[in-house]
This record gives sequence, C-alpha cells and structure tokens, in this order.
Amino acid sequence: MSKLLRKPNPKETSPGVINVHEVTSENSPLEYVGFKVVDLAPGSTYKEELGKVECCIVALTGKITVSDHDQVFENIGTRESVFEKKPTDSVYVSNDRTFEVKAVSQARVVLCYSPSYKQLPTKLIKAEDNGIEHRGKYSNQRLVHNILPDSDPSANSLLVVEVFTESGNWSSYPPHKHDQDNLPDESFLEESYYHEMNPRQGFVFQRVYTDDRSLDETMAVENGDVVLVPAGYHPVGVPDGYESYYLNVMAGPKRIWKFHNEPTHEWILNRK
Ligand SMILES: O=C[C@H](O)[C@@H](O)[C@H](O)CC(=O)O
Repeated sequence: MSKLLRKPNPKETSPGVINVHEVTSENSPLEYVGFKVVDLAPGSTYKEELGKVECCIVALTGKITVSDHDQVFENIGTRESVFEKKPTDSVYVSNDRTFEVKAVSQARVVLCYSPSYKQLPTKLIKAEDNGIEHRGKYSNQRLVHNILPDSDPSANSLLVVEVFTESGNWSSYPPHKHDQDNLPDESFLEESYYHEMNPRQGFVFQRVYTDDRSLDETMAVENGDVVLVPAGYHPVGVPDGYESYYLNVMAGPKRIWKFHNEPTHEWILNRK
C-alpha cells in the first residue's frame, strides 16, 4: 500500500474520544501540515494545548461546543453527513492557546494544524461565511466550500477547503501542483486529503506524481482514508454511481495558494 495512503486507525484516547487519524511531522513526510480526525461520543470532551501551531477545528458532522477558555462557541455544526452538502461551522485557535471540544451529539471533528508564531484571535468561522464555488465544466465539475482560504487573514499559515465531486467527474483536475516556493508562478503548499464516499462502499482513484516521476503513486482511496501530498500533481477521479467528498488542509512557507497546472493537460481548461 502506498506510504501516502492512511487507513482509519481508531484508538480510544479517553472516555468517548476516538482518535481515527493523526498525521504529524513525526509520522509523515509532511513538515507543515498536521491533521487529526476525532470521533466524540455525546458528552465526551477532547482537550488540547497548542504550542507553535494554529488549529482549525472543523465540525465535520454532529454538534459540538468549543472553548478556548476565553470564549465559548456553543452547539456549532450544521450537518449529520457531509453529503448534505451544506457548509459547516469551524473555529480557528492560534498558537500557545488551549482548547476543548465537547460533543453535544455524536460528532466527528477534523483538527487541521500548521505552524504559527504570531498569536491571532480565536474566531468562529460560521458556515454561512464559507465561500461557495462551482468549479469546472464537462466531467470536471465540483462544489467547493472555502472554509479558511488565503483571502481570509484569520490564520498565519493554514488553509482549509472541502470539495464535493459528483459521480463520474474529476476534481483537483486538470492535474495541478503547488510544490515550489517560486512566487508569483507557484507557491509551496503541502496538502492532506481526508476522503469520504457516498455510498460508503465506494472508492476514488487518486494519483500523486511529480514531473520527473520520482514520485508516482496511484491509489484506490476508500471512505475515511487520508492521502498525503508532500509534492506533485494530485488529481482525483470518481467512478460512476458514487459521490466523493474530501477536506483539504494546506500549509507551507507562504500562505498563498498559487498552483501550477500540468502543461500536458492544461488544454482541458480551454474547451468551449
Ligand atoms: O490544491 C487544492 C486541492 O487540490 C483541491 O482543493 C482542489 O483545488 C479542488 C479542485 O479545484 O478540484
């Protein structure tokens, strides 16, 4: 199995708190992006003390209450399934702060991390404030919810976005990459993908590859899997009959999303 593909590995870390995924610089090829998926039973609490990292707490499904011990955001979250395709609530917490996430209902929470050295205000990112985009045409159509885009100055290095791709369509396509710190042409952002499928038994194909093919991994990605993108192009193809969801975390030396399309396939964008 590709070293870039992570299967769910649920472990109960405290009563009612199940750590499903944990991606760190110690256990992955990523230096900037960190990532956790945590399931919370009703009434259980996840607690964390941040060092020199910032965190975007995404109420993926279910209802949660988030506190940074100065502010409390009660009963946030908007959906029981990501496939309701409505934006959800998130909370940004900066470096050197502590926070708690308490489950009001059964909940799945995604914790997105990246380096941070200048403490910024804790912020509720309301569902209705997500920027909504319908990208692409032909069989390259997808729905994008911008949770924490580079146009939002609330974070120091963190970018968070979720993408819905319909049956038989492609996304993160034509293939693009952002693995060179070479602005204005391209920025260097590592990336993680957290995938869900509808129906659950589905899979998508994701390829992660570089121009020189020194990295070239093609994976069958299933519900709840994580794919790591340290570098390279990273397109996703969705088989007929299934819907794809993924949440992306991106981070690098500069908080700018400037990708470079693979020239061989850029013609895809020019079709009438
Ligand atoms: O670089 C960003 C990620 O590849 C996705 O968020 C991608 O941009 C989604 C899409 O446009 O299809």
